[in-house]
This record gives sequence, C-alpha cells and structure tokens, in this order.
Amino acid sequence: MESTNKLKLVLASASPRREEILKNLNLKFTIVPAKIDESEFTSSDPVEMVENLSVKKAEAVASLVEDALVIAADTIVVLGDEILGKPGSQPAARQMLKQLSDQEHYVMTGVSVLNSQTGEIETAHEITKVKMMELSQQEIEEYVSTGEPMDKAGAYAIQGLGALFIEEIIGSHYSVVGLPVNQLFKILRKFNYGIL
Ligand SMILES: Cc1cn([C@H]2C[C@H](O)[C@@H](COP(=O)(O)OP(=O)(O)OP(=O)(O)O)O2)c(=O)[nH]c1=O
Repeated sequence: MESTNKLKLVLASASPRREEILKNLNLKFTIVPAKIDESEFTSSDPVEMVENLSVKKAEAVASLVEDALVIAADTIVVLGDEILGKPGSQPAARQMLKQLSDQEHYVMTGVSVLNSQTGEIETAHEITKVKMMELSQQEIEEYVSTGEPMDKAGAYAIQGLGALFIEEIIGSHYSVVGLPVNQLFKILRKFNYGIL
C-alpha cells in the first residue's frame, strides 16, 4: 500500500488531553472538534458504544476536511453494568465519585481513524482496569470543588489531582486520559502512515 503520510492529520476532538498526547508524539495536526450529540449513540454494550461514538465523531469531521486522516476517540467509565460519562454537574460528580469509591472499574476508550479521501475507516478500543481508594465524603466535596471532575468521564482525572485516589491501574494510562496511543499506532500502521 502507498504511504498515506502525504495526507494531513486532523484530530476530531475538543479535548485538550487528546491534543497534548498527540503533540507528545511529535505529530503535526490540526484540530476540528466533532459536533455530535453523544446522547444519540448510547448502547448497553460499552465497547460498542465507545467504538460507535469514535466512528461518529470521525465521520462528522471527515465530511469537512479533504485528503486527511481524521482521528477521533471516545472514553467512558464502566462500573458493574453502569456506564458513567461526563458528570456535567457537581451533584452528578459527587454521586459518581461515591459510586467509584473503594471499587474497581473499567475505563474504555474507542479510537477511529478515517481516510477522508477513500472513506476507509479503522476502529479499535482499549480497556483499562482501575482501582480507586475509599474516599471520605469530605474528600469528595473538596475534589468536586476544584472543578477538575466536571468534563471527565467518571468524574475524575488520573492525570490530575484524581491521581491521588488511584491505587492501581492495569492497562493503558493514555487510554484513561482519552487516547490509546498503542492502538492508534497500530491503526496508523495499517494505513501505512509512518510516525517514527
Ligand atoms: C477517566 C478519565 C477521563 N478523562 C477524560 C477523557 C475524555 O476527554 C473525557 C470523556 O469525554 P469524551 O466524550 O470521550 O471526550 P471529550 O468530550 O472530552 O472530547 P471530544 O468528544 O471532543 O473528543 O474524559 C480524563 O481526562 N482523565 C481520566 O482519568
């Protein structure tokens, strides 16, 4: 297959974390956030949900950019059979942290790359197991009042103050922060796009 390095890279995300992770890989890219209504693409199967959402985000942006590889991702927290997205309010953040306290959960991220020239798309997901320590009511209050939980799935940020609460992680740290770089590398390799 011909190299796709001549195509530009576009990150279909408003997440500053995803931007930072891609920057750390020395990649040159532009950002076009995907404007989709995430509530339209829920599923009871969490893997299906993150993969589908990453596809929808990539598709929404691919229609706006020519000759590009469009990268998109979606991250959720799964506790038992419950899916926790971004809390969106302080009471919801408190509730999520109460649920996650002293529990193991899974962070799932779907990632897609779409070639806007050919329409070819590749999707993958990563599952990371995380154990959160037992949190007191006061710790939950204080953490929520920092504002950090608000735009993070499961109401914590492992890359921020939330790291204080994490006893163990099995799997990819990058995936928890929102972009599984090993999966992305594997997909870009399939597209014959060289990063190194
Ligand atoms: C669990 C966890 C999630 N998160 C973030 C990653 C995602 O950005 C966010 C989940 O929301 P997403 O819907 O995956 O992404 P987003 O809305 O931030 O950005 P976009 O859809 O434009 O790409 O939660 C952390 O930053 N740290 C964590 O420890």
